[in-house]
Amino acid sequence: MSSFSSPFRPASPNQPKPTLAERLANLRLLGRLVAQIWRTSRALTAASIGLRLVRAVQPVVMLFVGKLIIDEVVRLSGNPAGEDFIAWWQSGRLNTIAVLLLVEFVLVVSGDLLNRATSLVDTILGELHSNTVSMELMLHAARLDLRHFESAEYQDRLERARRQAAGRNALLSQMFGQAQDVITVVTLAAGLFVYAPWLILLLPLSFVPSIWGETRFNTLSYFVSRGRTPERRQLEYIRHIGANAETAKEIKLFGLGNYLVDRFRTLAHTIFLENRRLSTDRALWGALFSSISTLTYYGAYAFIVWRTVTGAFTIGDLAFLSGSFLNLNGLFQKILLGFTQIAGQSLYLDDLFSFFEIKPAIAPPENPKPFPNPIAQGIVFEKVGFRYPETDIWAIRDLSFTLNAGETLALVGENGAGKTTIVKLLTRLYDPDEGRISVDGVDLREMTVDDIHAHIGVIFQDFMRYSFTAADNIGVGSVADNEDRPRIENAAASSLADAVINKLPLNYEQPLGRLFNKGRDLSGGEWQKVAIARAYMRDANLVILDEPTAALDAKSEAQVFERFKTLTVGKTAVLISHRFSTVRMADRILVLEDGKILEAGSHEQLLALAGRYAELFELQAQGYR
Ligand SMILES: Nc1ncnc2c1ncn2[C@@H]1O[C@H](COP(=O)(O)OP(=O)(O)OP(=O)(O)O)[C@@H](O)[C@H]1O
Repeated sequence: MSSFSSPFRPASPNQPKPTLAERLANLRLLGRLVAQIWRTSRALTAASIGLRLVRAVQPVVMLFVGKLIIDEVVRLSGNPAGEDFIAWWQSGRLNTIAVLLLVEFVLVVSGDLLNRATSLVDTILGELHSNTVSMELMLHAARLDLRHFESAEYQDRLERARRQAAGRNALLSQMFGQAQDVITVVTLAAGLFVYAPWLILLLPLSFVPSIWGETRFNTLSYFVSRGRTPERRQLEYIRHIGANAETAKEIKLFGLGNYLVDRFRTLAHTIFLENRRLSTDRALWGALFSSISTLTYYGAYAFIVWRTVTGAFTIGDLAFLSGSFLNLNGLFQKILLGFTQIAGQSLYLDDLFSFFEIKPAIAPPENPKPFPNPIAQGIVFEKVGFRYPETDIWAIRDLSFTLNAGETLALVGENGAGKTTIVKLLTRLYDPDEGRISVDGVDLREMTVDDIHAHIGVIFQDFMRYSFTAADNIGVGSVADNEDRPRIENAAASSLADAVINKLPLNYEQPLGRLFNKGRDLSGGEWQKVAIARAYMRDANLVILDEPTAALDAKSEAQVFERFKTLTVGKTAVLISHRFSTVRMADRILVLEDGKILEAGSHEQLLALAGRYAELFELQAQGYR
């Protein structure tokens, strides 16, 4: 499974952790994130950056104005002019302080406005971005192969990527905030440097231990979280089946409520213990490091106080310097922690972007040939062999047969004989490991998957029950014709779904399923008729029904297939059914066993052969006598 490899992505917590270099290399993903954000909305991204630039220089300006105010107050109080405000004002001695107070006021008000504007822009941008990522994820997932969806590892990765789609918005604000803080630090440090250069040297002492701690705990929690993806998916699954309309019946009747809660509790408890230990360690170390940082600050403060007492600094300088130092100390920590957090987050980004890097294994040919339309000769399986990924057993092997153009072929055989597998190969959901499948002599591998699918109408036994309206449930069979009501009604008539839909209060506009408001559930057989209508939506010249009729009553199934026979005249068709009354309608029948053809022929020929088919037919017929 080469498509699952990544520079470093241990699947379990026991595998090696990334080195610092690898983690830094991962920072390149931030570039991809910014590009994605920029694509989402250029105007909002630019606004967010611009607002932050203005906010960045505000702290130093505020502190400096504060210093000027204090110095002015000290100056004025050293030379008082009585208690009469009018006299003070008229003397003009309050002019400077009044201007300074006004400037400070404007700074505070604009600071607040800028803060609100930035968070507004970030919120809107974040939501847009999260929608963009979700859509890109769905589009990419739709392009991947069925084998990906049938693999637990892929589903783990999809789950992790999906979590990132919504969870990484904070990263955007954090990155931009980081740039803002860096500018603020530069301006504050410049001010501090002018007065007391060596104070800057004290700063690292206060933040280095915290940084170390944070980096360590961020990495640890990422690996705990990623190592637990399978368990988290299981938890999600238990939560889902525990409270769900589809499962409620069986859960109640089997009394599975407590059983599921117990399973949930056991699983959740393991994860809880791990997280609790991590959080406790983080809190304890965090407390220690923050005490070190406070101690450094007060050391510097004591020194500035001493220099002020001895007259080297003014009171205003004292306020400015201690304010700058405090701000710088906090900002340095914030920036460095921000960097480690961003580096930590970029590990998660890897989950998202590496998902986009999974390439479909079923590659399109360089110069694709068109799917023969109409099929003139037929479809040929030549010594086809196939094993499902990660299994050693051949689901089918050495399988050769021809499906002639215009013929209806039935596949019969016991459970697991390989019937559905043949359909999956025929529709190129998988490519065979051995042999070839060709349509009118052209190998399926020489055509694009989209082209193949466009010419085949197929309904599987585990067809979808969309919680959409009845019309949309049929319309999805050919999305291009989703609005074509006559066509939808025609398809419904062909599959006998029309009678079902006409009984519904809202007819074709009736939402189906129990998920949403006004939704109406259908019986199993009724759902099947609706699903089969989907196959009739497209003008396919190969129609496949893989046992979607199992829930139909005997009369309905007979009617559905009679229709099927009439409607597929001249078309090539494959049908899979366990009911011999249906199977016998086919022009030819293949009897499969363990992925091989045991017998082939028409119903009459197979009965005359007195082999397995005759035996199974007799068995079923006896049941009805
Ligand atoms: N996704 C899968 N991964 C691994 N093995 C699979 C997968 N799907 C089917 N198989 C195996 O491949 C073999 C053929 O399965 P297939 O679904 O083709 O049988 P079938 O004849 O359609 O059976 P049924 O009548 O029960 O629908 C079985 O042994 C089955 O266990």
